[in-house]
Amino acid sequence: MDISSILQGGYQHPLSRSWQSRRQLTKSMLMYPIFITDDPDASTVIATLPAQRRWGVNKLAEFLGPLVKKGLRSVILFGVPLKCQKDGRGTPADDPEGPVIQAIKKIRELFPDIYIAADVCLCEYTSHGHCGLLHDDGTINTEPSVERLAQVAVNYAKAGAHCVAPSDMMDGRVKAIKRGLIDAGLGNKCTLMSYSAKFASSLYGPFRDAAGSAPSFGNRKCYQLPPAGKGLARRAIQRDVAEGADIIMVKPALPYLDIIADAAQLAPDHPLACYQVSGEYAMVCAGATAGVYDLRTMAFESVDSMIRAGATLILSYFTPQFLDWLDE
Ligand SMILES: NCc1[nH]cc(CCC(=O)O)c1CC(=O)O
Ligand SMILES: [Zn+2]
Ligand SMILES: [Zn+2]
Repeated sequence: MDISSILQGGYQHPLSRSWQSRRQLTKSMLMYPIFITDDPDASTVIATLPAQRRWGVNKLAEFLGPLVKKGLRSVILFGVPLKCQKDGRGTPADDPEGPVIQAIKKIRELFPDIYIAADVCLCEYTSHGHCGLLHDDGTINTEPSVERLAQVAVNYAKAGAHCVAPSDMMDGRVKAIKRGLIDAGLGNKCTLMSYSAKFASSLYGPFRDAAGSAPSFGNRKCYQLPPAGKGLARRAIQRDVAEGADIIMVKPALPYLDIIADAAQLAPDHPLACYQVSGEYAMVCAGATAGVYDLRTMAFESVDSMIRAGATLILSYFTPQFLDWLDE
């Protein structure tokens, strides 16, 4: 055998195998998406999202306490209002008594070291279930949408969110939110993480169940990106960098690894997040249940691919399990 043929000498041992990865998953790279509802005592199973629940603010201590002990560093909050009156402009989104603002305050008080991101969108709070405000003909009315989203983001930041993360996909919202934060004196206190390349994916189904945020008519194809739209995704990433995003996100993750790699090249000086979304999580779980693979091995394989593509921050429903697995 020729000298130049031999690779296997370099990865015979588990430790030498680990040296073959440029970067590995660590606990601080994980951000855990959690659902907060407006029944303060809720702990409700979500049928399509294995092992995840909708939590009420009174349950946050018992839910998050054990995870914080295991090394949880950050969460991203999604509000699920079940009791309130939804309307055309998503008024409940920043209700001071609503689930998101209450949860921000509660988590800051209970766990002062936890980094709190708040998802910013209107679909969970609008009567029509779309992510922005609409014209009479049902199309997106961009200007007032962006204004309203900025207002919501600023109110989350005022309540104590360390990060606001717009997932609505309205044009111009990053700039408007950044301006709003600066004008509120919070420009240097709150991170803006933009869902920059968010695709109109089939993989959001369990989330929409969990959050009750499916649109009541139509779909989101006029604001979320077309799955084959690589060029649009690249433009969206560059646009959001120019508009002042502090963190760029790609969503979903596993079917969009090329976009993660593009983002790493287009925004090399920004943290790069990817969201292993509800449908990806459910798929990985379902495959394991069907005996296709071992859950833990597949979960690591999926996030290793995201890290290899360039992600530095991973939003994942597997976070509680990774906290255990990383200790083993
Ligand atoms: N703006 C809503 C929103 N924010 C995060 C997700 C998806 C997250 C997931 O599937 O885990 C969605 C779904 C959607 O756009 O319909
Ligand atoms: Zn939305
Ligand atoms: Zn959202």
